[in-house]
Formats: sequence, C-alpha cells, structure tokens
Amino acid sequence: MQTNMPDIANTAPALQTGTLDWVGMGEIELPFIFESHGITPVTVNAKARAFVNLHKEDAKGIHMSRLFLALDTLSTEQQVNPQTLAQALDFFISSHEGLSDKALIEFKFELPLRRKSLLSGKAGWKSYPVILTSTIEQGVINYELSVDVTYSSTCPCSAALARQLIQNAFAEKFSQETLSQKEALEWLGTTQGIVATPHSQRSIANVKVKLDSNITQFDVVNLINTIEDELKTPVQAAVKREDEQEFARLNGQNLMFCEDAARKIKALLETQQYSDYWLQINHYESLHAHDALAIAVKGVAGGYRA
Ligand SMILES: Nc1nc2c(ncn2[C@@H]2O[C@H](COP(=O)(O)OP(=O)(O)OP(=O)(O)O)[C@@H](O)[C@H]2O)c(=O)[nH]1
Repeated sequence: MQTNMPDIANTAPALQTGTLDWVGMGEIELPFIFESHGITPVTVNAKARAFVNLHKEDAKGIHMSRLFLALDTLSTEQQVNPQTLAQALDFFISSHEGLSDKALIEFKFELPLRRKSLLSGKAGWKSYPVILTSTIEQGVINYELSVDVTYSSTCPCSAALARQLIQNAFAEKFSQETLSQKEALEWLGTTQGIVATPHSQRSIANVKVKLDSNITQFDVVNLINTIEDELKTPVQAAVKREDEQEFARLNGQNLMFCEDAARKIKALLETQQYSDYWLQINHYESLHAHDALAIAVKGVAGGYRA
C-alpha cells in the first residue's frame, strides 16, 4: 500500500508557466474577535479573502492550506488588530518562500455598535458594514479601512418646489392684508397648509481610507462617528416621537444633493489627513428609479483589488 501522498503543489509541473498577481481563497468563513479603539473587543462573523502572489513562473501552485490555517489561528487563538494581522501576513510570505513576496488579507464583516437616540435617551444596535484590507509588499504593511454609513438625504430642489407650493396655497388662503395669527397657525398644522413635502431617500456613503502603516490599533468607530456627524442625518436605531421630530428638523436643515454629501465627506477626509481615500455617495432616489452617485478619490486607494 502506498502511504506517500502525492504533493502536486510542490512537485507537479505547471501546465503553462507565468507569474500571477494574486492566488488564494475567497468567502472563507471566519468568526474572530475584532479590536478597535473606543469599543470592547467584539466577535464578528467575517468573510475573509486571503492571497499571495505567485512570482515563481514554473511553480504549479501556492499552498492554500497554509494561508487557511494561519487565518484559523488568528480566529481561534488571537484577536484581530494591526499587530496580529501583520504577523499573519508575514507568515503568508515566510510559508511561501521562493514563491511569493506579496500577501493580502481582507475581512468583510458587520460591526454592531450601540447608538443613542436623538433626544429621548434610548439606545439600540446598528450594524455597519466594514471591509478591512491589509497587504504586505517588500516588507511594507498597508491597511485600508472601508465603512458604509447609511443616512437620509432630502432633496434641496424638491424642498424649494414644495415651499413654493406652500407659498401659493398660503396666498390663496389668506388673500386679505391682515390675517389672524390663530387662523394661520391652525392652517399651517393641516395638510392643506403644508400642501407639499420634499422627497428624501435612504442613502449610503461608502468611504475607504488608507491607514498609517504604523498604527497600533484600528479606530473604526471614530471614522463612522465623524462621517455621521458631518452628514447630520444618519439612520436611527431607537426612535420615539421626539426623536422622529428631531430627525425631521435635521433633514429639513440639512438638504443635500449627492454632490453636497460627497463634498462634505471629502473635506472631512482632507482635514483628517488620510494619505489616500476613495468615497462614493449613493442616493437611492425616491423620485427616480435610478440612483444619484458622486465619487471622490485621492491617490490610489482601492488599488488593491485582488
Ligand atoms: N494551489 C492550489 N491548491 C488548491 C486549489 N484548489 C484546491 N486546492 C487544494 O488545496 C489543498 C492544500 O494545498 P497545500 O497547502 O499545498 O496542502 P499540503 O500539501 O497538505 O500542505 P503543505 O504540506 O503545507 O504544503 C490541496 O489539497 C489542493 O488540492 C487550487 O486551485 N490551487
């Protein structure tokens, strides 16, 4: 009986020679404990992608099991932070000596955060989609952090058109020079008074930033908070009537096209001095069946698309 198992990746000839930019695995199921500044370490259910390049032209293939097991160690014995990710990337390279000199690990997961209501003092959970990509190339580590922030956008054009209809209705209703404050106040509280409302829509800001290579901890919460503070109308978790009214006020006072939202976030990222960023604003229109989009890019963020 033969006991030596064939080792194709190590011994078989390549059908065709050539280098490859990335080889690895996608959709790896990987729960792990994620560490980020400002929150207690939290277990997330990530989908991982793990890659190395293949620069040896005649090698049959990479050793996928080594990448998979390194990620499993990260999941079961460690917590995910910049140090442990750097260790895993180092291992990807050292376990592929002669084959690879670049490595990439990407985690896609939802980060649950406790969010306070606007006025009522209640709180609830809100999950934020996060993609954390780390690479190593010639010994240099790079981290990219991508978050999706969902918010409400009210159309400034629609708001102006609605105001004009309200003015017209007012002119028709109160044609006399002097009017009763009581009557006008009552009328404003009716559907005939506010005869039109502007359309607003659920919107998503996809923001990807390049982090400093020397960071000692991730800070996802700060990135999310600053984006929400800038947009002013993030979707809410716990909502009582007073919160809903405040949300209506915030929407009315922060009318925005997708360009307005994009410029706000762009200016914010510039002040935070990220060396690289990419952002896409998506307004999922309620007026149109299509979406309104605005994109701003600095440098080459998003270049690591394995
Ligand atoms: N390179 C490569 N491996 C694949 C692919 N699809 C499945 N595999 C499997 O990945 C498994 C793990 O490969 P290796 O890491 O080389 O496994 P191993 O030889 O037991 O591990 P080492 O002794 O550490 O080299 C093998 O059983 C391969 O058949 C593929 O497209 N490319």
